[in-house]
Amino acid sequence: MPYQKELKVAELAVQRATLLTKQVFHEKAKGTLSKDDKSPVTIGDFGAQALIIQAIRHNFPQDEIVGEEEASTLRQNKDLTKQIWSLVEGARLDDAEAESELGGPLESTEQMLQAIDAGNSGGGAKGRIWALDPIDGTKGFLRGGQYAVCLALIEDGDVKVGVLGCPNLPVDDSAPLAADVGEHGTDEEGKGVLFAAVQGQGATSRPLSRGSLKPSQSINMKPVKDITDATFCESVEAGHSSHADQAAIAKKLGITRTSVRMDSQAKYGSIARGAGDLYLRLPVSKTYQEKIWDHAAGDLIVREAGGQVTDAEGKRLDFSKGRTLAENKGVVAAPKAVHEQVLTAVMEVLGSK
Ligand SMILES: Nc1ncnc2c1ncn2[C@@H]1O[C@H](COP(=O)(O)O)[C@@H](OP(=O)(O)O)[C@H]1O
Ligand SMILES: [Mg+2]
Ligand SMILES: [Mg+2]
Ligand SMILES: [Mg+2]
Repeated sequence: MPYQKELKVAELAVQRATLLTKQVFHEKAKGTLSKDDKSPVTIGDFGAQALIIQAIRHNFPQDEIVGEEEASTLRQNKDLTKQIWSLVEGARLDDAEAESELGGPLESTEQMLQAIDAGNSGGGAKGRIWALDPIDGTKGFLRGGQYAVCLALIEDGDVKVGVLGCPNLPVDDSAPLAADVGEHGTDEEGKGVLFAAVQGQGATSRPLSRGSLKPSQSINMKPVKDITDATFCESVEAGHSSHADQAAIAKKLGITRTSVRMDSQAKYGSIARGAGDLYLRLPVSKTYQEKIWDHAAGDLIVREAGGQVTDAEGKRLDFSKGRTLAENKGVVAAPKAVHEQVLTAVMEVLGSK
């Protein structure tokens, strides 16, 4: 079967990075910086990006990487660099074979900074490009909510492999989505899930572990018999998607349940496993371009679990346009059988604005 090595490396690398992020999640001080666009980044984001890029470069040295973070501000901040280095040094899977598969450890802070900066590919329509979001939902991570470590392999513009590590989601795929799943995130023992998909091979989940990969099971979206019973997921942050438009769409569909708000691509994972049904992300800003690393893994996992993912105009998400989804506006993810019905409601609401 194709992409088995890519899948294994991606799952192990994401799992190892979650060991690092979990450690920071419990710290009061998360070494937060504010980026040029005013969004936050923490030592957890930087450390996870370094670890994952090291593993990709070791196994697939020819591939390009589009990573969210870059190290320029760190180079002037020796203190933070030291903190990240100690996290990176300490993040080891409890399994020698898995560690050796990921490849030799980073050997110096300079190597670590270079690894972070190796996520600088411009993306595009040709070749093998990894899209990496070392912590998606950084605001949720800081608030104590949901977050995800996200990695996808895009080949000639098409997502081939997608992996999401969600340390604060329940392991049980069949557990209904708790209304407060997006708040009070804990990663206590027994929590944490790793979602994965390969194009044409279906989607899986498995419990996160501290060592080798645990056994996986296949996941599927839940059939929606009656759309009025559907549970829809949306971002916590009102600045990232329009809560008002999403509420109007839900109303149009006759949905009565209140939305489940959570940060990160944990939303894609949650609907792919059938815990929720729909994910709506309607743009708030006319100029914002969604980033490929915020969607690539989730898009494939949902589609491989029986879903359809488009933007608000019904176009498939196009990962071939560079670092952003330049041609897409928003996200509408739903089981295949009801996607058109949901999209119709989306267009009616947006059209009447
Ligand atoms: N104006 C905006 N519209 C849509 N998404 C935005 C946005 N500003 C930031 N984002 C993205 O929203 C992501 C989080 O999504 P969500 O709200 O679903 O958790 C962020 O990822 P990071 O947390 O990795 O920076 C960031 O890339
Ligand atoms: Mg960010
Ligand atoms: Mg993100
Ligand atoms: Mg991020």
